[in-house]
Amino acid sequence: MKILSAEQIRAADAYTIQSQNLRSEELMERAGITIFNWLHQQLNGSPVTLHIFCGIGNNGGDGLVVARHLLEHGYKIQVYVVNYSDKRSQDFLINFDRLKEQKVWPEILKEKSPMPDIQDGDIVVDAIFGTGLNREPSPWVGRLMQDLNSGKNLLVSIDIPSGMFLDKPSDLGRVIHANYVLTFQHPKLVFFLPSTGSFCEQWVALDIGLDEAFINSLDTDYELIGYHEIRPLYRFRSKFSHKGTFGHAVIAGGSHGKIGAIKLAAEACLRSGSGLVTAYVPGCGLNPLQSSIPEVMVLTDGEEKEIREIKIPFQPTVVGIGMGMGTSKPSLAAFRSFLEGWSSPVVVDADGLNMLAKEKAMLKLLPPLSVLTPHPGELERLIGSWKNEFEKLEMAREFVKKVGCILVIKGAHTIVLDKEKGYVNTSGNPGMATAGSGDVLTGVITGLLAQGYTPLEAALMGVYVHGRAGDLCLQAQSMESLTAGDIIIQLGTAFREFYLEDSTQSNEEEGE
Ligand SMILES: NC(=O)C1=CN([C@@H]2O[C@H](COP(=O)(O)OP(=O)(O)OC[C@H]3O[C@@H](n4cnc5c(N)ncnc54)[C@H](O)[C@@H]3O)[C@@H](O)[C@H]2O)[C@@H](O)CC1
Ligand SMILES: Nc1ncnc2c1ncn2[C@@H]1O[C@H](COP(=O)(O)OP(=O)(O)O)[C@@H](O)[C@H]1O
Ligand SMILES: [K+]
Repeated sequence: MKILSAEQIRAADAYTIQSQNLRSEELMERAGITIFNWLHQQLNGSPVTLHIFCGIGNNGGDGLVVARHLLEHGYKIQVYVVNYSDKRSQDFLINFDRLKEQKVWPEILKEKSPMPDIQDGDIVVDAIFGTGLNREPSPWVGRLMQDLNSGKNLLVSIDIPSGMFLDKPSDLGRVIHANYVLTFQHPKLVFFLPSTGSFCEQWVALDIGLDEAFINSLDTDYELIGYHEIRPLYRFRSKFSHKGTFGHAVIAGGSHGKIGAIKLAAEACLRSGSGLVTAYVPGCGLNPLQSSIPEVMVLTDGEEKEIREIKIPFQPTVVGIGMGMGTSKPSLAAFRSFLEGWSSPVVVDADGLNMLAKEKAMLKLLPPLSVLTPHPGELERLIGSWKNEFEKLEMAREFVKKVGCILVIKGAHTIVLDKEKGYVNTSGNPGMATAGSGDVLTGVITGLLAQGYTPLEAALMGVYVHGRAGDLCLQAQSMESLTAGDIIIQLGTAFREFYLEDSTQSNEEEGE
């Protein structure tokens, strides 16, 4: 699903108004009714009081439409106009009048107005600012937002939490902390970034009939990735395939005390369908690996405790490298000379990334479209520190263009970047914040590359399947107990969902 910028949202609104021959207030009516219907479905006529805080623009206009429909359906409402400017929008005014016709006179809130009386358990609907926010809210509006945030009330934001910019950092002291964001048709990037995402606990994208053909024609910087985007990439196996059809992956790394990283990655690689898997480890890895995963072949470099040479006596399809490898000088030299002699894409993780960060000149040795899988700490070592999430993404995009790689920025919503765009993953859960889960991801991506998926496909499918397997773990256990090994076990079901026609999988229109 496409993630639109503020400008693209405005263009989609304008195009829809023109192509469907609507007045803009008709689109606002449709938007407001859609929000009302969602609320009505959840509340089912409950006698709870809803406090609707409206700004003076079109987001406020949406709030007024919602208020009118709530009233008509017998809900108890209190409506406020947060009067931060005199420039009320045309459609706001139309709906203000319509509400007054229903004998509702909203309370006008100004700088010195006292905070309205809201009882614990009442619901607050936030329609103060939408996508039209173009400067920080005034301090008094910020204080109002803080008061609303500190109440014991369910907070529902229309379109976006008020005070949040779509494409630049916001002053988070002046942003509504929404329990639900009811957004129009397509989610916004800020829902998925760590700093702003925590202000959007759950989001729902409601279809208001914006022109999808137009939206599909837009070239967006980001897309949201879930089951429906990944399934078409899945390749069914032909009846006459054999293990040679699915490639031979090498998983290289490990050091004394960190052979487990290779065990996890090699097993995940095998369980993701690589025909053959060889682990390349220092001597201390031989016995544990051979006894714990007999399907995996093991090569050692003669050194006992760390890798000092990488000589692979056959031509593997793909190499996943770096997990638990350490960053000592001899290991770094071995990594460098391996890259000098290697030309097909590699997957680089963990200490592989740390070595690239230590000696940035090695980045030039990376074969084109290699997949790099940093967590935020590794990313910072690679690209330098950033002031905010937007700068981070810009710097990461520059890096991708310069190095010619695919970058998998791991996190709650992992973002895969190639030179064209960013893909935001929707699967996964905080139970996956556990030792070794990244090693499993590297194994999965390497396994997919071994079978002939392109590097971008392997990164996208790998990230999705890894998160989905993590979600499946929760059907039988808890976030606390989830381990990286459990994710590997659930890979089977995660892949199997690709050939079930009627999967109940991942509804991208809702997220948490
Ligand atoms: N354009 C359309 O056809 C539709 C718009 N919709 C709603 O319209 C919203 C966007 O509406 P608007 O563009 O009117 O903008 P907002 O309602 O987000 O903001 C109100 C106005 O206040 C001004 N403003 C911005 N930041 C300010 C600040 N810090 N202090 C004081 N004034 C400030 C701006 O000039 C802006 O126009 C969307 O989020 C959505 O809720 C929906 O009704 C769907 C259809
Ligand atoms: N809160 C979360 N929600 C979803 N996925 C998460 C969350 N925290 C971590 N993950 C996933 O778990 C993995 C952690 O990787 P990493 O930090 O490299 O762990 P390790 O180094 O222990 O292997 C990543 O794929 C990341 O996206
Ligand atoms: K809002």
